[in-house]
Amino acid sequence: MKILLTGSTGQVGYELARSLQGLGDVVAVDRNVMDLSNLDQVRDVIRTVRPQLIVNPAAYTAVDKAESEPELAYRVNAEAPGLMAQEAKLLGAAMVHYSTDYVFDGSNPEPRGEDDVTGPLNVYGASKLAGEQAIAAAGIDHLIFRTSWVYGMRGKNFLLTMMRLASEREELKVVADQHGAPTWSRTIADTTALVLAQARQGGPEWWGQNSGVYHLSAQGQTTWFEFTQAIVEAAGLSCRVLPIGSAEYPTPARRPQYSVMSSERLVSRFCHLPDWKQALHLCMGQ
Ligand SMILES: NC(=O)C1=CN([C@@H]2O[C@H](COP(=O)(O)OP(=O)(O)OC[C@H]3O[C@@H](n4cnc5c(N)ncnc54)[C@H](OP(=O)(O)O)[C@@H]3O)[C@@H](O)[C@H]2O)C=CC1
Ligand SMILES: Cc1cn([C@H]2C[C@H](O)[C@@H](COP(=O)(O)OP(=O)(O)O[C@H]3O[C@@H](C)C(=O)[C@@H](O)[C@H]3O)O2)c(=O)[nH]c1=O
Ligand SMILES: [Mg+2]
Repeated sequence: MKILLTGSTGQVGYELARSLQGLGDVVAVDRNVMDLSNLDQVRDVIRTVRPQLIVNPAAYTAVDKAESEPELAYRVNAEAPGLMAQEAKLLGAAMVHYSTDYVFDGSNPEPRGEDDVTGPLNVYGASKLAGEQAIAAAGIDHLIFRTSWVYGMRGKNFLLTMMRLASEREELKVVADQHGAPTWSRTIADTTALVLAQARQGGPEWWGQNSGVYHLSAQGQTTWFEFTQAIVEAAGLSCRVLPIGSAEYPTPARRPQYSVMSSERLVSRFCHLPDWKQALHLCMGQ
């Protein structure tokens, strides 16, 4: 199987480049080869590569910056994935795509299911939701994995930011009123590969039965404040971590207060997902 993998320089894309190896011939492209803000280039690359599967972890992920660059965020997160899906349809290919807990408004403190009502609070979340809808509308075989609070030992993420800040400062103030599930980039990639291996085993009916949206986050829940405490402790750093309210940490983009997602659909159909703290310790080499 020929697999076109985008965003191979990103957190999830980097891990996918390894995890997908056993599944087929992976053609990994980065921004230099396929810039998602250039729709003609997206079409040309797909028509040249002619994949049987497109795996698209590339995205505009700068949540605050998106507020002042909505057009670019929508082009990369919605129009480009929509075009990929249309091209996949012409090729008879399937598509794997990633989305976010920020499609939810976070107003009630109950884990969200895949069919629960969405209501993004910021441009990033809205652009990601539009991407999901564009893929679903194309009517192709697809998997959309909504994940959350992605971290890993490389790339730009909250874990590395907090390790740096905690080593520079004596005290960190971190919001304690936003709840979610930090998810290791490797968990996302390995789970994707496992599900795709099941798809391969499942034969022609598999996609018809299993296409759709799945929540793919580590189990359990926490806050950015508690996540930071766990990071600082696991790293053996001595920085004090203090809880604050979101109002004390103003940002251009609004963020949901409670965006925990239930991964029950994925777990019951496909495979186990680790607890967020266990995965954090594994990631940090403990
Ligand atoms: N990061 C997070 O906390 C979360 C992410 N997600 C979703 O998971 C998926 C993977 O995210 P993650 O790996 O963490 O993201 P990263 O920010 O780590 O990586 C994003 C990737 O997209 C690429 N990219 C951005 N803009 C373009 C463009 N115009 N053309 C081509 N490539 C581009 C980046 O390339 P370059 O290196 O050149 O910038 C990079 O490879 C995304 O769909 C994201 O929305 C969901 C929940 C949480
Ligand atoms: C650096 C820092 C951040 N914060 C707050 C700001 C914010 O409310 C919260 C999270 O910070 P960040 O801006 O790093 O996280 P953010 O970019 O909002 O992370 C999101 O990224 C996108 C791509 C997703 O899809 C989401 O699932 C989620 O992971 O922590 C503090 O309270 N203290 C600090 O020192
Ligand atoms: Mg961010």
